[in-house]
Amino acid sequence: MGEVSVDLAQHRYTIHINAGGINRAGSLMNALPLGKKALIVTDENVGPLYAGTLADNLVAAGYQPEVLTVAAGEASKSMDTANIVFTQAIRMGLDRKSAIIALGGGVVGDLAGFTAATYLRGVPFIQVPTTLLAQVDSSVGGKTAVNHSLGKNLIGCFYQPSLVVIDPEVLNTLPERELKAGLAEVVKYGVIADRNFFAYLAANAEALLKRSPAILANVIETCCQLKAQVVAEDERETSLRMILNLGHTIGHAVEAAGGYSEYSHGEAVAIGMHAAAIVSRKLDMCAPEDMEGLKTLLGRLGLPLKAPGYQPEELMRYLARDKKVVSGEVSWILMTSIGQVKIIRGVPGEAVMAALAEIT
Ligand SMILES: NC(=O)c1ccc[n+]([C@@H]2O[C@H](COP(=O)([O-])OP(=O)(O)OC[C@H]3O[C@@H](n4cnc5c(N)ncnc54)[C@H](O)[C@@H]3O)[C@@H](O)[C@H]2O)c1
Ligand SMILES: O=C(O)C(=O)C[C@@H](O)[C@H](O)[C@H](O)COP(=O)(O)O
Ligand SMILES: [Zn+2]
Repeated sequence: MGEVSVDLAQHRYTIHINAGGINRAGSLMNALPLGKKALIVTDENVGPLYAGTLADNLVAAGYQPEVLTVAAGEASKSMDTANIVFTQAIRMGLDRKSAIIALGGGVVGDLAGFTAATYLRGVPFIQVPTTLLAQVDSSVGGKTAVNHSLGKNLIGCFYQPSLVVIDPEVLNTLPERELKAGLAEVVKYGVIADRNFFAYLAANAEALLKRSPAILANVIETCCQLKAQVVAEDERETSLRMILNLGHTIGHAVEAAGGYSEYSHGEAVAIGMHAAAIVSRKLDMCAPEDMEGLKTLLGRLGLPLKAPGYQPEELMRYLARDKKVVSGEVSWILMTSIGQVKIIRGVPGEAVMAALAEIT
């Protein structure tokens, strides 16, 4: 199947997309300058399904892996859980050539990436993403983080993986709600960068929900390519990379206000993209049919558009702590048409409040 290269100024790595790819992880790792010890970080849902297969494959390739299983869910993106990973790494005697491997969704990826970046000031990091969301987005680009009670992803660093191994077959066991959550980030790529891709998603919405292997593989590869291009141009999110945050300004506020349990990340991003489209309309930046097109596709994919019962004022308080705030001003990612967005500062508070009122 596919290979996507991520070419950064200081670092280059390959994303391998192959059905059954989990069984090739060891041989792919053998092409890297790694020590024999490796720590696989996974969660309590993914571990029983795939950790044994991955560990056996690594043993066959000459590695000595150990598996650490954390609780499933956003609560594991915490300093407490990071500390459990550090303790295991120290107990195992991982050195600067030993890999930390994330086997799981975005939660495990962000957590394991953060520990790989900071343990011994950085050890090799490998992503084996098992949710659609992680395969199309979080395993690529090197954003790692844990949450703080005052906001999402507030503690973290940029730390690129050395290798990404994507096996679309593992999506067969993914719960339907998680599949849909991943589709929210997929739609994001169409809106920010590729009108034709958006049209392809609309034409194949039912096939995606039915997990057509061919369509899913194509979607995963396209998203990885689009993300790799953006990250190669602006690894540290000084400008262009902010577009990957479409829907996240309000999405992260919704996630945090719901205690990271009511809406998953992908669902909150769908609500946030809808809100961003409303703001774009209020500023007359996009046509009504662009906003309607986005709403329709998100709806067809079974994603939420609103967070009823949430308080606009509370969401506003979370917005003030967004990472894109500079000198008290949020940078908004707003749609000018499907396939094109702009980074806008100084959006009037009334337009934001009006959008928040519409989605709550
Ligand atoms: N670093 C980035 O660039 C980036 C990008 C997007 C999202 N994120 C982060 O990713 C997180 C969300 O990731 P997610 O949506 O993957 O959630 P997740 O990691 O919580 O996984 C969702 C659920 O699916 C289960 N699961 C995973 N793979 C499975 C499989 N193959 N079969 C059965 N069950 C499986 C998990 O155990 C979990 O219960 C958020 O914390 C978000 O902030 C990071
Ligand atoms: O890779 C990026 O850049 C992104 O913004 C991808 C997002 O989908 C992802 O949710 C990311 O973790 C958000 O980052 P943050 O900087 O807003 O915390
Ligand atoms: Zn996201």
